Amino acid sequence: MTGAGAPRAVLIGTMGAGKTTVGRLLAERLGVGFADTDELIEEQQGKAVQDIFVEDGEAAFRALERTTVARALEEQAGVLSLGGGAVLDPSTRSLLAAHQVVFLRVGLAEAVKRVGLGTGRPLLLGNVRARVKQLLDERTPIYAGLARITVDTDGREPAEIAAEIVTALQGDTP
Ligand SMILES: Nc1ncnc2c1ncn2[C@@H]1O[C@H](COP(=O)(O)OP(=O)(O)OP(=O)(O)O)[C@@H](O)[C@H]1O
Ligand SMILES: O=C(O)C1=C[C@@H](O)[C@@H](O)[C@H](O)C1
Ligand SMILES: [Mg+2]
Repeated sequence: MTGAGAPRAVLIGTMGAGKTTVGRLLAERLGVGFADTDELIEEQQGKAVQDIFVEDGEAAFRALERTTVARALEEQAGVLSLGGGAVLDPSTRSLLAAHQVVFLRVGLAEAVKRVGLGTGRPLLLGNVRARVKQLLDERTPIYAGLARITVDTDGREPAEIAAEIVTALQGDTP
């Protein structure tokens, strides 16, 4: 993503909500740049998010995420997709109040299908369905509380979701 200024839209939601997939499509439709904070962290650190979790621990990842999100919210134009757990940080939540936050909502069955059973994500170790349910239960109120626009994604194609967000953004000025 290039250019300074606040992002046009910030996508939030749990793992498998489609933030990266839909965010990229949305940016194409809007004709703006796209960035994803997981990808920014991977570029900066030179290693995969999962490896940061395993080798350095979740707390270290969350600290990197906090600074990366804050910088991106200030500097990146276009569409910005956040990691699923970025909203757990209170300072990040405060920063998001000034932005057009889009919550991609996904149900449990669909989220489990999308994250896959063999991904080896550290946060999903054990019973994948039970862990995804726990994350959804804990985080859905946070996502919903931050959102200016909420879009259901179950059973819908990413392109259709992106088109709905374009329409919703037209009626929502910061
Ligand atoms: N609307 C959709 N319908 C079907 N599959 C989808 C949809 N959106 C995303 N997917 C698929 O689900 C998987 C997860 O999508 P994606 O990586 O975009 O999610 P995410 O919200 O960015 O997750 P994370 O928080 O882990 O980064 C991908 O394989 C993607 O192709
Ligand atoms: O939901 C989460 O806590 C996470 C989601 C991903 O985007 C990554 O940021 C990481 O796997 C943690
Ligand atoms: Mg993603």
